[in-house]
Amino acid sequence: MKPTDMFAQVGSVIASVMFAWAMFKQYCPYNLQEVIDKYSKRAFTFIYPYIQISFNEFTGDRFMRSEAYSAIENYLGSRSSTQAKRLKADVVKSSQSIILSMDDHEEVEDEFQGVKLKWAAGKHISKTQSVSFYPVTDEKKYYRLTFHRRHRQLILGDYLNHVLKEGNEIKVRNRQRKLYTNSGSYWRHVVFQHPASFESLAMEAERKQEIMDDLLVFSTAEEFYARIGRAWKRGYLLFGPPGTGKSTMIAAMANLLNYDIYDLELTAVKDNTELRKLLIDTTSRSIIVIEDIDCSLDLTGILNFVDGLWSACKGERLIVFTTNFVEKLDPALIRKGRMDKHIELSYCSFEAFQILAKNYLKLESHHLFARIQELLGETKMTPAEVAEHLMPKTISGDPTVCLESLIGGLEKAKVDAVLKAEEEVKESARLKAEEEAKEKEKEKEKAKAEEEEKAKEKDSSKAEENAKNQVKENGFCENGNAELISKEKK
Ligand SMILES: Nc1ncnc2c1ncn2[C@@H]1O[C@H](COP(=O)(O)OP(=O)(O)OP(=O)(O)O)[C@@H](O)[C@H]1O
Ligand SMILES: [Mg+2]
Repeated sequence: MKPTDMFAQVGSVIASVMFAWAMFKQYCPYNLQEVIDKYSKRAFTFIYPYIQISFNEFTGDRFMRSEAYSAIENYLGSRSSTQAKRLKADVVKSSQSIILSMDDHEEVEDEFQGVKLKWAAGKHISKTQSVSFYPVTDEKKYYRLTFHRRHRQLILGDYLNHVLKEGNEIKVRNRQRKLYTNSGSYWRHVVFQHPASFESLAMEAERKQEIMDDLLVFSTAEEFYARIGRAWKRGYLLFGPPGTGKSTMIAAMANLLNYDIYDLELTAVKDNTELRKLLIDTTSRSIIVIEDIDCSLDLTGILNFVDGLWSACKGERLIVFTTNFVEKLDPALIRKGRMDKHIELSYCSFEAFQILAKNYLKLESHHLFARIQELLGETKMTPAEVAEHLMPKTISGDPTVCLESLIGGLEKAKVDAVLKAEEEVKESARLKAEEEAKEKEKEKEKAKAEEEEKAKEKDSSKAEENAKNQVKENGFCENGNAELISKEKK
């Protein structure tokens, strides 16, 4: 048979089948059609061993985007970019990164515990044309998962949970983070884009690692906290002199965990009700920051507020307090359970300086490092001051100029410290001398007063004596007069 004849025959068979199908649809009773449909589907599933699940983009009447759909979209993102031939791109994080997803009618494969499954993207074109207040889209997108029916248990249980969890985590990683500040009883936010990281934080490596581990363990310990019946919260107290990196560390914490920051200005909060409202409005995966607690409120006020804070916000939260004067705080306030981890940020050590030199000058070593190490051992300088010396000083960016500037600064700080110490000694000697002089003066005055008292006493006893004598003399006179009068009467 010639190929042209064969095509003609196939064509006529198809046309006949289609005609028969159209006639069947037209004239066969609806009930019979349903029965045939049902049994044909059963027969199909009997010979077709795969199960399909569709996840539609929109659910419900109000065009709510399905959370499962967007989680799957995120989950499939990386797989799509390596497997699919046609991809869709979207821009997130203020135009800084591109997120890829597979285009319609593309398929990607996935594997879970040795089981292979297939995801396909598709869309239904809706034929209904309704007039609605809400904008109507005719396209209804979906993802379809196909897997062998013998894996039903595994896929419907563990696998789908895994997809949703990972998808949501990717979503959180890709989201634009926010920095909130309170104004009245509302939060206002701006995009949070702080470049601080633990890597660039000038601090001893061991302590840094300990803090990072603590944070990471906390952020993944949901089950643990649920099991021991504790709210999933952790309080940190960062203390140290100004410019030692407390605020920088908070930004590094937020970047490490991908959390939002709520910067709570307590002095702007009117009352407890307002505070509670603000706290309830914070979202999970966030850090609530209260800076300079020593100057915000009186301590009993803070104590009540901290306990309220713990109970008012639910979900995963870090609460970070900062202060320049830890010794001013009531020990009851900073006890574990309220502020679980205390972190001291202090003056710049040589190890911290090396990190700054690496960040600012791209220097691992330099002949001036030895002198700097010596000076840092002898004097105190905050990382903020050290960093200021390491800022570019010349267009050529010569690091020696910066290091010399730092050495100059450290030497000056050392001299200043000596002068200050001398000044302090002098001042305290002066104060002591003043105190002693005052004491002497007081003693003198006291002695004088005592003398005066004595003199007064003496005078008064003398006066008393005189008075007595007088009385005696007068008494004699009066008696004499009485005698004279009685003599005259006689
Ligand atoms: N440990 C550090 N590592 C890296 N940079 C630091 C460090 N400490 C301070 N700096 C630099 O100094 C600047 C000021 O630091 P930061 O604002 O974090 O200090 P602070 O401890 O919060 O001070 P304050 O008590 O005044 O609020 C930062 O912008 C940062 O560049
Ligand atoms: Mg600060």
